[in-house]
Amino acid sequence: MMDERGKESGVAAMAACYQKFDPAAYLQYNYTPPRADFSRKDSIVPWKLACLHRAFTEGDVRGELLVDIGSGPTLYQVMSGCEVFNRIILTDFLEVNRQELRRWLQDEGGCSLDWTPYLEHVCKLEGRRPSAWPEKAAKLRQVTSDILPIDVHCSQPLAPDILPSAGADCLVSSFCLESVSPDLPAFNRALGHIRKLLRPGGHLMLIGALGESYYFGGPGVRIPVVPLNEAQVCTSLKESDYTLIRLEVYTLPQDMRVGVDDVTGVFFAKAKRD
Ligand SMILES: Nc1ncnc2c1ncn2[C@@H]1O[C@@H](CSCCNC[C@@H]2Cc3ccc([N+](=O)[O-])cc3CN2)[C@@H](O)[C@H]1O
Repeated sequence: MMDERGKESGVAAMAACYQKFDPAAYLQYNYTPPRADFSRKDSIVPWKLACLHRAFTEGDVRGELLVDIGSGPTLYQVMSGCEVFNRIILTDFLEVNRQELRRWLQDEGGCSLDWTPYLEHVCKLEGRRPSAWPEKAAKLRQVTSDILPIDVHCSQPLAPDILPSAGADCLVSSFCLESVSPDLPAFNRALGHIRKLLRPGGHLMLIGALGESYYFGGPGVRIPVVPLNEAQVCTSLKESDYTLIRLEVYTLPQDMRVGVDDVTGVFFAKAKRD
């Protein structure tokens, strides 16, 4: 049984791993072809964008505020949500990632990745011309109000008074919780911590890795991951008092296994806080 000291040392060790995280390398590993190949139906990123588009636009998700938990240096996870919510808060544990996000949002150049193909693809999913991507970029910049520090291992992951007293109307979190937790109990505790940021009746859109035990967050930066399977994801959501609406799973084809991790699948869960 892990005692308080054991919990803290595991979390501290994870935080130490992240000190060498390299946003540019991470984006290169995971958000360029083949994993982000918009000409391939079986590429991972188009699958994730389709899951997010459906989940945000099928009519049951509404409100003012969407919070992205552990944004990392990526924006794809809020490109559908920015058409549904008037306010988005992006969050991450590392300043280097918050800086990467800020560079794109302030449109000051120097971004590590060109998000245009992503914006074009989401425009197509919305039945718009891909050439409408500048309007989508402007919308995302307009609704994103803050880029804030977060620690999902804290019982209060965000600074006090950031959120309305009832909580956010929707949370999205992509590849974060399993990659920052030293073990499954810590993963489950983190799910519980972020649940408190969500209002009753609000939705959680959770994307994560299946079967992953490590990934590279930069050259030689090997970061341990809690290996999850579908059944565990369902159990963890249930034990954290979410109601699962839908779980979708993507299995990586061989050529998507590019040596930057040992992930075997990706899950997309749409859930609700009762
Ligand atoms: N305590 C903390 N609280 C909140 N966030 C924290 C904390 N510690 C670190 N962070 C923050 O969380 C991190 C989020 S990036 C985590 C990467 N996850 C694994 C990676 C992702 C990936 C992507 C795509 C595909 N695919 O198949 O296409 C597979 C995979 C599997 N490998 C990072 O931003 C860190 O800065």
